[in-house]
Amino acid sequence: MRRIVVLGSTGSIGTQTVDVVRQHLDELEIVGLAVNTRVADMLEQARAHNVHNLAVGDERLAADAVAADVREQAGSQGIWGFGMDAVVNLVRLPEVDVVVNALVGAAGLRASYETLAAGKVLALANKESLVVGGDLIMPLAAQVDAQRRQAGVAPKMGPAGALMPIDSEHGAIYQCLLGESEREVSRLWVTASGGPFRGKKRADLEGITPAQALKHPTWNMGAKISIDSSTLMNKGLEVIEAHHLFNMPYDKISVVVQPQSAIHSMVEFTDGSVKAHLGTTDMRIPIQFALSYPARWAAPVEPLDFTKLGSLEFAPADTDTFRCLALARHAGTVGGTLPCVMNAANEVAVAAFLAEQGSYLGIAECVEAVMDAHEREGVQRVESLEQLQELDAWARETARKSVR
Ligand SMILES: NC(=O)C1=CN([C@@H]2O[C@H](COP(=O)(O)OP(=O)(O)OC[C@H]3O[C@@H](n4cnc5c(N)ncnc54)[C@H](OP(=O)(O)O)[C@@H]3O)[C@@H](O)[C@H]2O)C=CC1
Ligand SMILES: CC(=O)[C@@H](O)[C@H](O)COP(=O)(O)O
Ligand SMILES: [Mn+2]
Repeated sequence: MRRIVVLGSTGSIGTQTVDVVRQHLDELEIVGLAVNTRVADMLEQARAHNVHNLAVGDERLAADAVAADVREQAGSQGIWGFGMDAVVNLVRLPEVDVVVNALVGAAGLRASYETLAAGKVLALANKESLVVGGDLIMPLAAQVDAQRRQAGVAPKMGPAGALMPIDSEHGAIYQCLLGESEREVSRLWVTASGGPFRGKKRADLEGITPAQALKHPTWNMGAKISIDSSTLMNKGLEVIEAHHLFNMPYDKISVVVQPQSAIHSMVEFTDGSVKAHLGTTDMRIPIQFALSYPARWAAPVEPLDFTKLGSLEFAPADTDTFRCLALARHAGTVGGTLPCVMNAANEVAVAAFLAEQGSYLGIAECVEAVMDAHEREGVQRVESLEQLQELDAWARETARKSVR
């Protein structure tokens, strides 16, 4: 039985995680839930799964009537609270084995860090944790891997499993690498759907509305990642995520557009062989693998039917039109604190666009302006969470001015 905490349990990844648990109650037990504002939905999950450890990110709700309901559900067995400290307290509970981090944005970094610092397994959907703080997270993951090996809880073969990627591309690469030698890997191929505006040019993207940008062609996801997919920033974040997770230099990480999203990513080896991971476009498959590793459990959704798939297409990414991918690759290559600043600016510009206070093309412009300003002031080596939090705040303030 693996006892898990689900951070962001009401979101797209969170609800699918809860569904995976529902299908595998003999293997998984939820022992903690955290959300930002959708407290009623979280309480429904808590009652259904008998969960007593609860956290609500939005501190303002502590003064709301829902606080009494949270306290009542926690009862005398559980802990409960409001704000990020309360979220982080869940990951430190002694009974927790695995933390599913399905928070959105850089707000998820501290929880990822504290999960590994507490020696727990991190099942990571929150890619921003690695984009912003990969330099801090990966050494911690290596420590937990070593602890797991020493304690005899790591699988006999393959990675020790302290940090399990949920992001579909990285889950795919993780599986392609199983049983392989690191030095025989020559390239990672990260696949991209191309988003709703694949094939469009810059002039076609003037006046794009949030409703248009939210219409992802192949995946059903939360608002922020859907906008990132449409600008190809999501792919840029994923290139940086792959660099950290698989210790791969940027010149050996390529992006290829695969509009059907049937191939979740590929690994090329020194002998010219390529392994691809395919599957239904449903996140419950990678979520489940992150929780079942090294075992495989019964499929949580219908497997891919190749007789209905039709053709598989491939194309290069258009980084002239979709500047965010080029900006992210630049941020990753420069490294240090530049990805943190890029990510914060992107979060502000995407939120402004979704609130109809900023334009679609303004997203890349804002990100570039804030990155330029940081490069002029001097990119720093990543040293601490506090340093990243300070720079994140600076980048958000600079981005807000740029959006205005
Ligand atoms: N959706 C997908 O298919 C994929 C998502 N990812 C990544 O997974 C992460 C989650 O994405 P997604 O599920 O789409 O996002 P959603 O917006 O759907 O869900 C976000 C969840 O996080 C909660 N949350 C947000 N901020 C806080 C906070 N400060 N404290 C506590 N809870 C908080 C939200 O609570 P509330 O409901 O109360 O607002 C919600 O439960 C992102 O990093 C994304 O890039 C990666 C691959 C695929
Ligand atoms: C499901 C998943 O992992 C998303 O990150 C997905 O990759 C988004 O699609 P894009 O390929 O359009 O970015
Ligand atoms: Mn992805």
